Amino acid sequence: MIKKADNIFASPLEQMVDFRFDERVVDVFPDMIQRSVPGYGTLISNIGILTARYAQENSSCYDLGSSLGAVTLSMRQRIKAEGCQIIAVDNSAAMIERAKKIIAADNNRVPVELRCEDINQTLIENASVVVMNFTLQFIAPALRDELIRQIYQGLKPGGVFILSEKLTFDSDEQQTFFTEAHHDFKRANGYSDLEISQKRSALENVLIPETLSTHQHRLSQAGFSRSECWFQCFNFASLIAFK
Ligand SMILES: C[S@@+](CC[C@H](N)C(=O)[O-])C[C@H]1O[C@@H](n2cnc3c(N)ncnc32)[C@H](O)[C@@H]1O
Ligand SMILES: O=C(O)C(=O)C[C@]1(C(=O)O)C=C[C@@H](O)C=C1
Repeated sequence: MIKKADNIFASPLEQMVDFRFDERVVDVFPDMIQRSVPGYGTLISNIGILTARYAQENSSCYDLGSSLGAVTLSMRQRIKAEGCQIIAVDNSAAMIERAKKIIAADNNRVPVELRCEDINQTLIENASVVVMNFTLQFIAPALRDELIRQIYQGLKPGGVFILSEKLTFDSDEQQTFFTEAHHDFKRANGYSDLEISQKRSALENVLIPETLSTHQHRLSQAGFSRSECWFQCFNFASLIAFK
């Protein structure tokens, strides 16, 4: 598949509208996420490696906020346990339509079910691995505790939850350092200052990041016995929580 370049925020926009995962974003998404999230490729491949370790026989692996299915494909490639299925969920019809074609073109024995639904409505059951790769940050903060509780309830003993998020920081010093480093990363990947600032405004009311300790506290309140931050690059991190 040809990777189209993201230039959505390249020209001055007369009116700033909230960021949405619509057709235009779908068209450029692989390029956008690769150039915007430091370590994205490393995260995707290592989520597959972690899944291989924790996927249990005859269980389900969930990819919540699956976009074009990058996590799903990585899990699918690595799962060795017999009788596993992957359930990928996204509430953007445009994402799901495109993901269907991508998954269909991938030859693999592990069945994948793609669902267009709000992950707040998804029944998590018989799960050994649940992944949210940069999706909780788009869920209304008031709904986050309940969603994480539902994930915990739906996991089998020995199951894991992998949570990747953009982070915010308590001290101004840290916040400035990580934000500037992230913007340098974007500039190095060819984004202009205008693109960086317009995308930042478009995400302002939509992507609400939290601190690492807020995430860890929520995981422990939901019942997870332990969580580890297994990856961080600048203000992007990934946690694994154990049931
Ligand atoms: C940053 S993208 C996720 C990237 C993807 N996990 C990956 O690794 O390539 C966030 C995704 O979450 C989806 N999303 C946001 N809110 C959602 C909700 N309430 N229910 C289902 N999907 C949601 C968006 O449509 C979008 O595709
Ligand atoms: O571009 C940014 O600043 C981001 O925060 C990156 C981010 C994300 O973390 O989800 C935001 C929206 C796009 O879907 C891809 C990546």
